[in-house]
Order: sequence, then structure tokens, then C-alpha cells
Amino acid sequence: RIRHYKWDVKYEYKSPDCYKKLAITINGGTPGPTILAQQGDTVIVEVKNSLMLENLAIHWHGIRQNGTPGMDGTEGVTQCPIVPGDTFKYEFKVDRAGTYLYHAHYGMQREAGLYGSIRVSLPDGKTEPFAYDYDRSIILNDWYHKSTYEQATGLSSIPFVWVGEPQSLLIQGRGKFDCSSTPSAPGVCNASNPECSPYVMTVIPGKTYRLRVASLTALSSLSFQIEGHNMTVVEADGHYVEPFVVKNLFIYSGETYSVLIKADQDPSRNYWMTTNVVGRLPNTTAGLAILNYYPNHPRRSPPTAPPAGPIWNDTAPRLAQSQAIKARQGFISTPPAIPDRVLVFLNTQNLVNGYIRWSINNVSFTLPHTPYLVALKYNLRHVFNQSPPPIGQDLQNYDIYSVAKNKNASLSDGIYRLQFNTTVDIILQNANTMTTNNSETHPWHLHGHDFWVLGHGIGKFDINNDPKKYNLVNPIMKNTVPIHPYGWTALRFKADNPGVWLFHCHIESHFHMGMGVVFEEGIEKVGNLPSSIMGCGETKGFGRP
Ligand SMILES: O=C1O[C@H]([C@@H](O)CO)C(O)=C1O
Repeated sequence: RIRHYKWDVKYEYKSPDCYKKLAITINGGTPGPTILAQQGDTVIVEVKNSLMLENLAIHWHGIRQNGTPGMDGTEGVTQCPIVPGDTFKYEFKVDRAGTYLYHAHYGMQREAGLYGSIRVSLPDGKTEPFAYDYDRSIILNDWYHKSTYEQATGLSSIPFVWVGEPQSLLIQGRGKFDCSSTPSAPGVCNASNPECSPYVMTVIPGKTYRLRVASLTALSSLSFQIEGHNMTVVEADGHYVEPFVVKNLFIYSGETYSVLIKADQDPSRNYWMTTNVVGRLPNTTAGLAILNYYPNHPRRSPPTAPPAGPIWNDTAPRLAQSQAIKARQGFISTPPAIPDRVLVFLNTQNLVNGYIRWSINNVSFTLPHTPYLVALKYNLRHVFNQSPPPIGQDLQNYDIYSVAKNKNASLSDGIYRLQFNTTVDIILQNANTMTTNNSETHPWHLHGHDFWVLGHGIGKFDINNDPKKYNLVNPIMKNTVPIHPYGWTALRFKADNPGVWLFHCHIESHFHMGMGVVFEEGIEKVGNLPSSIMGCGETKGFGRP
């Protein structure tokens, strides 16, 4: 089956948290429409860029794009941007049931509101290995009042201007900024604007709900909680999880989970659904939505105060959740026993010519003007640095608990070229930032693949002993995974998807500041590329008959 969508993308004044600002909408809304498809379907999305002054690209997060690497929607990597006025046709297969996302992948545009859900159902006749009565989706987000331009400019300036903590937290596109906290021109902040009334999820007492929870925050790591209700985690990034019960679900930007909730509490009232910032000193009030027990009035506030979030700087329960996520019995895909190649990626905050940047092995990433996919396919060698970035870092002699002795790093748009079909291990090693006694959380997202999560730990990775503790029995597969403060995360994937794929920190400002790498594999197996992805940089004239 073909699922055909036509989207018009533009700027509109919106007040998702009661504060009026320009947001990017799809067909008038943020979040945009949910894409509903069945495993094996072809999704076609015709995107018209009506932003007037700004380029655009849309990434289909978690969709592997096997055979369609030019449809990944990553500006600078797989395509030229869609220029204002143009319509771009994305066409790809959804080959696996599960919960996925889409969002802008041009500059820091995602945080202006261009995002939504993709829900892929099982083929006819197949059923999920867990029972539920109803299926619901929500996206969690954080929200800034400054434009992406102001933020990106501050991050790229001397002196550096940090984006700071978000002004509010949104649940399914709705939040509540305290209008009395800042003097604003009349009409800018209006607490009774219906656009910022809380999201309401209505449940029927006694029924079980599958709630698909996703995070697309620009910065924040979140704890999600439903007052008085436990959640059973059953899916992560499109893979079945060996069920486990949580009170708080920790969720990082780019991740999706399905949780089962039973509406088994006192049915005479409503309950709070909350999000709280964790991992950074919070300066944002909790995100609130209402779990409405039918037939109570959906706008009736719960009679209790919203539950407090967990302690923001307690890493232990977050590490514990990361380690608890295992593949479900009966749905285990076992990784190859040994890797062909191991890449150690030391994550550091650095200076490049006085600018604050993030680096992997002391190299801070920049995007070339000509997309890699086209450059590699047509052998345009001069458009990006042909020397690969460092393949490892001597961790032995690096103190991850201190500010680096030499803070300087360099910029490069060089890439890692992987041999097709080989097994690659990546060790993400966290470290101290340029601030004493500070290490941050980074959610890493890989395009074009799912990887096995072999292990998480705190401290310096021990190349001789930690691999012996890898979970090779029932590791979960994911496309996004956090590294915790001062911690490490080990992943394994097969380089079996011909194309060029970004692997990056999903925090908007961190990727803008260079926190990413690019992998190429099997470029010789990539078929003809659509001319629609070309037209910029050195690709002008390519793809024309
Ligand atoms: O990239 C970042 O920069 C700031 C800070 O480290 C420098 O001001 C911060 O908290 C980040 O996550």
C-alpha cells in the first residue's frame, strides 16, 4: 500500500505554552500530522517549503532507508536543502512495525516545532506479544522563546551565548509558561489562550492503554510520570522490550518507548501526567497534561499537587533504566560475537579558534556544502576532507574527570569509511566539559541502522575487561542511546546499509557545535540517486539527463 501525504510547511504565530512566537507548522499544526502506515507500506510525503526565507529538510527518524539512502532527509549528508518555494517528494518503505518520528534536519529548525510521529502497525494477521485495548501517542518536547536564528548565532559567536534552559516543557505540543514571570507586550503571553490548555488523554476505567511516548527535546533529558500509575515498558525505538515496570520513565531526545498503563485507580477523579528535566540543573517548570478518567470532565484539575520529579543529578536510576532495557524473549536478535573494527569516541567540549565546540577524539564536525552521498557517488573528492578523523583515542592517558589539559580541537568534515557488511563497535566515552566537575548527558542517534546496546557504565571504559561484560545474550536494538555523565556506552552494528549516515548527539545545540560523525558504507552499491536531492554546491548539473 501507498500512504500519500501532502504537507505545507510554514511559519505561523503559535502559543503552545501561552507565549506567542513564530513556530514552524505542517498543514497548520505543531506537532505535525501523525503518519500511520503498516509494515511494508511505501510512504510518500510531498513537502512544500513555504517558509519563504529558509531552507528545509525532513528526516524520518528510525526508518532505515534501506535502498533509499537519498531519502534520509539529512541536509548536507544525504541531500541538498529544499529551497523556499520548492516541493520535495520523499518516498521510502517502512519495513518494520514500531514507533518512529520525523523532524526537521536543517540547522536547528527542529526546535521551531517541525516534528511529529510515525506509527507503523504489524502486517495483517500478526499480533503484538502484549495485550492492550487502545493505542495512543504523545511527543514530549522542550520549548524556547528565542528563534533558532538567535540561538544558533549565539552558539557560533565570541563571546559564546549559551541557549540556556528551555522556557517550558511541552506534552504533545502543549505547555504552560508563567506569563506573570516576565513582563511582555500585551497579547504576547496569554494564560487563557486555548492553544496552551493542557493535553488531555481520556481513559475508560479498567482498560489498558499502550502509550507511545517519544522525546524530541532540543536539550533536556526528561523524566515522564503518570500520577498513581505504574508503566510497563514494552517497546523501545521499534523493538520489543522484555517488560519491566517503572514509576518514572527516563527519556532522552530521539528515543521512543511504548508503555502499558492500566486505568485501575480511583475513577472519580483525574490524574497528572508530568515531565521534569533531569541531568541538568532545572530552571523550567514541569510539563503537565491530564489523564482524564471518563466520564469526569476533561478539564477538571486533579485534586492533588503534581508529583515531584526525581532528583535531577542522581545518575544512578537513569543508568539503572538504561541497563534494564533488554530484548524481549522470542524476539531476540543476537549480535555477531566479535567486531571487525572498534572505534572509541571520546566526547569532549573544546575550543576551536576560541569558539566553544564539541568534539569526538578532538575533531569537531562541520557539514560540507555538497552532500556526502552525492559527492561520494560521483567521486567529487575535493568537496570534503579526504583524511578520516582519528579512529581512537588513548583513553589510558586521558583524565575524564578533569577539564582537558589542552582544550583546543580542530574542525573537520572528514568521514569514517566502513567496509561493507563488517561489524563495527563504537565505544562512546563521556568526559568532563570545560566547566570543573561537570559532565553532561548526550543522546546519540544513528541514521540508517539499529545498533545493539552492549553495555553502559560509569567511569573510564576498560578495553581489556569491560567487553567481557557485554550483553551478547539479549541486547536491545535501538537507534538512539544516551551516554550518562562521566559514563560510557558500547554499541555494535552491521555496516550493511549502502549509503552515508550521520551519527550525532541529538541535542540541537550540541550537533550545531560539532558533536557528530559520518559513516560511509557500500557506496558502490548505491543505485542511481534522485536528482531532487541535488542542485547545491558541486552537485549543480548532476542528475540531469
Ligand atoms: O554546550 C554547552 O555549553 C554550555 C556550557 O558548557 C558553556 O556555557 C552547556 O551547558 C552546554 O551543554
